[in-house]
Amino acid sequence: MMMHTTLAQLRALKLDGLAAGLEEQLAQPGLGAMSFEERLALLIDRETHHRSDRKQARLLKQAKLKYPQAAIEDIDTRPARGLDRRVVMSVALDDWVTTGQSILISGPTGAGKSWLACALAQYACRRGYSALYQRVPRLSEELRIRHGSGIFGRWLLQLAKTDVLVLDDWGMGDLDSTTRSDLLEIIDDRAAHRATIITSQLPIEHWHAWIGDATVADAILDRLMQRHHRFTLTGDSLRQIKPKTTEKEQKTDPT
Ligand SMILES: Nc1ncnc2c1ncn2[C@@H]1O[C@H](COP(=O)(O)OP(=O)(O)OP(=O)(O)O)[C@@H](O)[C@H]1O
Repeated sequence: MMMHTTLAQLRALKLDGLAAGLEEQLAQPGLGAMSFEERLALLIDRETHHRSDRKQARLLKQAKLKYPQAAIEDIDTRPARGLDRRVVMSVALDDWVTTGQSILISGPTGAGKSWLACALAQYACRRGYSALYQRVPRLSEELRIRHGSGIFGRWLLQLAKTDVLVLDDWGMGDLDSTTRSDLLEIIDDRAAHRATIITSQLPIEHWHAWIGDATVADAILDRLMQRHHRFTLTGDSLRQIKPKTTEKEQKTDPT
């Protein structure tokens, strides 16, 4: 009965990890062999992990990644893709987030640019950083709505605090002058202290022309290039590649 009250109190205090750990300890027959300090250390450890898992889940949900399941551990580095696993891993494990670096990913359609961007952002979330995925072709519409409803400033502030911003499909369609200057605001707020990942079918050498206004283009690209990593993906679209058949499927396939 006493434990029942204690468990309810722990849950009311939102110490769910500790409560679950305590329940597990009570169900273990060998409990008496452990000292009070050992049991307490295990309970605190359980609560710490529970909080970190909850934080990760919240960060991932808020990131709204196109491919939330993309994980750097699963990156396909077949030679035709132009990706070196060691380089990807060294970037992912490096301090690119805290030092506000840019990761610029280019390559043809279906090469896996968005997937790679999401995998890097997902890993950042797993390390406790916040992220947000945004498709650039949708940006002008979203900016128009935010300007219209008077929340643009607040949104900009929120964006500036986000550790990793993924700008997907950069270089598609035309940029109007409002979006162009808003993009400069967004990138200027991040320069040198918040990380940005950009994916584009357009080779980086063409970005200046796509932005259109030479002064704004210089300003945006100068900020993005300050400290950056480039990945140039190659090969056929992964959308056309059939999933590998399993050994069992091959054996049972009558053709
Ligand atoms: N490493 C990977 N492992 C598993 N699937 C992948 C991987 N990379 C890409 N894919 C799959 O390949 C397809 C295309 O990937 P993605 O959307 O990232 O391409 P893209 O280069 O961004 O294309 P586009 O330029 O047309 O937007 C998706 O279905 C994605 O799930």
